[in-house]
Amino acid sequence: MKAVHFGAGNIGRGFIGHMLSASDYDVCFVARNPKKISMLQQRQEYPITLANKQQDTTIVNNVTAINVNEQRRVAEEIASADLITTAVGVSALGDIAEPIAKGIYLRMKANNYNPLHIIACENAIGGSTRLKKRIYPFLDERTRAKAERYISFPNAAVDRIVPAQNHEDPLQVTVEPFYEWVVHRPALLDGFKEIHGVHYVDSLEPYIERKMFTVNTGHCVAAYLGYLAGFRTIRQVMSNSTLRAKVRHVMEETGAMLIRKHGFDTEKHQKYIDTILERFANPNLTDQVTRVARSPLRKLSPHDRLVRPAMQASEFGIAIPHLTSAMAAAMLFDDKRDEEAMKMQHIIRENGLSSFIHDRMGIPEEHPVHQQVLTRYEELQRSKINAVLT
Ligand SMILES: NC(=O)C1=CN([C@@H]2O[C@H](COP(=O)(O)OP(=O)(O)OC[C@H]3O[C@@H](n4cnc5c(N)ncnc54)[C@H](O)[C@@H]3O)[C@@H](O)[C@H]2O)C=CC1
Ligand SMILES: O=P(O)(O)OC[C@H]1O[C@](O)(CO)[C@@H](O)[C@@H]1O
Repeated sequence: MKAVHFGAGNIGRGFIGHMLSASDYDVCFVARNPKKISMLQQRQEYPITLANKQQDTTIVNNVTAINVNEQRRVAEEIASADLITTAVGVSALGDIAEPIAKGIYLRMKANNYNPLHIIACENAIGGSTRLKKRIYPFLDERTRAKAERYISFPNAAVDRIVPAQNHEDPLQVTVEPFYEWVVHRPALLDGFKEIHGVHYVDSLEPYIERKMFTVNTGHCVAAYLGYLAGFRTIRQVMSNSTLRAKVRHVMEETGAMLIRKHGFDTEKHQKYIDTILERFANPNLTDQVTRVARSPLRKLSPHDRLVRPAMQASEFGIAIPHLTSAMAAAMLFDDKRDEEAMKMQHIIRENGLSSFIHDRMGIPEEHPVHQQVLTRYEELQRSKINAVLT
């Protein structure tokens, strides 16, 4: 069976490529970095190291790569693939839509009616559905009708912390031992080759919301608070008891919403939070605050890890003082190397806070969360480090 994976980055190599190869898929990465592409073509394998005490290392094999700009080759790979996965970043899904559409066209022209599954492995709710919406405009009506029958886009949740890499071997990737990949089972077509270790579920929403609004919310909160307090790594943030408690409080606020909405067992959810705090604090993993905080406009958008749980909690009447503080901290993220951070600061300067909260975060002025975020922003801005560390 053949899998085509877009994005040979941290999650691509450190999680998805590994899982697919271990399930006997031949994996072809569609990538951008010429050096990595040529190394993958030559070696057809790479090492993956677990961030545990022993630094256990295994070899991922049966892999190769092609350049995303080689349009004909990419289309040919898609035309004969059984599975397409992506880990390019949700904002880049639009960039890979046309190459995928060209492959689908070629596939249908060649009368290949074997089932094809396309799974976006991004930090987003409904990532595969979003990708489908980007691909379809590039298909003619006939190909689209065939795609509706033979191609499915199961949504998924992926969870594994894979920081930026710093190895002599550019292909080597260090990953945390924990992983969870959940796929929406009803979207699977007959003939799908199961991926070992994936959890197939009938209803994805509780899983993706639990993951996004606990792991991703907590992680970015650690990053935004840590940034204001002057820390460099997530491990340093988690070693500070005040900040660790603040991260926990935010996860407890989103947790109260998740328990209410999805009926999770309170005790089990508390344990889930504890496990995640331990994962963030992993002494064998070095993860930069700026990586986890990256792209604040996306992270503050209406359906992402901060605003969406805040609005849902508010609907249930759950108080969210820590979450609104964290949202304010995110709005103060001003790392010069982060394009979105710079754009956000420009928008706030030009249009003002209130309009940013309304236009970019989708929180109407009359909504109580709007005022809470404003107030917390002003407090934090007055005394950045003091307000964060007390
Ligand atoms: N790193 C992590 O811990 C986790 C990341 N994710 C998600 O996985 C996705 C990827 O994240 P990372 O691997 O951390 O980022 P990354 O930056 O390491 O990898 C992204 C890769 O996609 C490639 N890419 C971008 N546009 C492309 C295009 N048009 N064609 C081909 N390749 C393209 C980049 O060159 C890069 O190698 C994101 O959506 C992220 O939210 C999800 C869970 C955990
Ligand atoms: O990839 P994003 O959405 O920018 O989030 C930053 C990082 O924090 C995490 O969400 C938490 O593990 C990772 O999945 C991710 O790489």
